[in-house]
Amino acid sequence: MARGLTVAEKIFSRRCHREKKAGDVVMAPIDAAMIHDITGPLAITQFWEMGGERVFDPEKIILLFDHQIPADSIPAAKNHVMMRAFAEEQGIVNYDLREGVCHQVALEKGRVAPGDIVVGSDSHTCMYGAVGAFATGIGSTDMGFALKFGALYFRVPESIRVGAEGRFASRVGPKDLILRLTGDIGADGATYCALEFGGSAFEEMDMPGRMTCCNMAIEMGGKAGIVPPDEVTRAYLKERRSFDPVELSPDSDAVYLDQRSYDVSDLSPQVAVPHNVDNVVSVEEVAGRKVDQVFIGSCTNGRFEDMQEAAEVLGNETFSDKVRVIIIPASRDEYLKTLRAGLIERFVEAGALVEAPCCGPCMGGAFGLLAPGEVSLSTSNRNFRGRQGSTEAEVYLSSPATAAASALYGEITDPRGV
Ligand SMILES: CC(C)[C@H](C(=O)O)[C@@H](O)C(=O)O
Ligand code: SF4
Repeated sequence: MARGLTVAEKIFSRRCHREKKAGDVVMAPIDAAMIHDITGPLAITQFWEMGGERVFDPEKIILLFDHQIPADSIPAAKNHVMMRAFAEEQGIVNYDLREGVCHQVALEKGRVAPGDIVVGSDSHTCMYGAVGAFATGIGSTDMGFALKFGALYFRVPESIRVGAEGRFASRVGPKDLILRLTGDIGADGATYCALEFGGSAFEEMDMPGRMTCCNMAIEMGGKAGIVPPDEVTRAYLKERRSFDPVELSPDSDAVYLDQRSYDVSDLSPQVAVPHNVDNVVSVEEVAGRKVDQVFIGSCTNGRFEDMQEAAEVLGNETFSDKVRVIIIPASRDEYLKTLRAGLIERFVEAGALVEAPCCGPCMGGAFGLLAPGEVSLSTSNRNFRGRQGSTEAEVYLSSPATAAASALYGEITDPRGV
């Protein structure tokens, strides 16, 4: 029986030149493939093992350094050397050593357009759904194949529609919504589904907020998170690249696996408590918990708008001297905006360690590790045991507003009262 299409189905139908529906297995062309300093070397090795030689299109490959930059070990430094040699030999132009967290850089440099199919050897590649692309993380073997052939097998996913209406209260925002959704759907509740976001709260949401929401689709097992492109998308991309004005709104008779709706006006600040990202409570339930470290940054919440939100909560105060406050704008552009707005000076004056763009303590891969028994509050996206250092440490996740308020008092704090 004929029925309408979801956004994900529309993207696959468009790129495969015939109608595709959930469950269809397709060999789809890849519009961009992103690799970084941790998984890139594995993907490149796979590429060589498959007979390698030339990548399918050097302009469609994005190669970035973020997890361990500057190198924090000799193996990391060797990975960088290998990646640089590969970029030079293959003529990869979208390659930069200094720009920052891969997902932020891929979007701000205009590497992704609405309706694209994009893969990355990193699970948070789903963030590019913020510009209306179907973007997903893949393993290094698949990436080796994608680098060589510029195409990959996909099973077109079922979609879950997430509608949000209303206006966020002051100091509540997209991170609180996506944490709430993760708590409700569960860490595996959207496995292999596309999370399709819509409704007036998403229409009014700025691009940074859409990025935060799409970024966390994988935390529910999602294959992708997508906001259909609209005026906000076009305004964001206008200064970055040319693109087709594709119409990707879902059909009114599209079929979904599940539909959920939220009124964000009643939403309170949300916190994911150790050790699972779907262990989400309203901030009042954990207020007062002492924290040793606060991290404001990452691909989830390291943009200028996040820095502004943190600075607003900070005002002219000083961070608690009981807390290591680490602030890392996600990219060089975001750093410069933060710098020019005078916020870096304010953060440093208030006692924060402000670092150059990179993943930082998010994954516990470089610096900012926690000792056994320490507690961290982080604006990133994962709080699994051992994520930021010791397996006996605890990681809580929140918005930048909650993180800044907590850094002020040295304990988890409701930002609405600050
Ligand atoms: C290192 C990389 C494979 C990993 C990911 O895929 O997400 C990392 O970025 C993370 O956030 O855990
Ligand atoms: S900032 Fe964190 S979540 Fe994002 S890519 Fe880096 S390690 Fe992964």
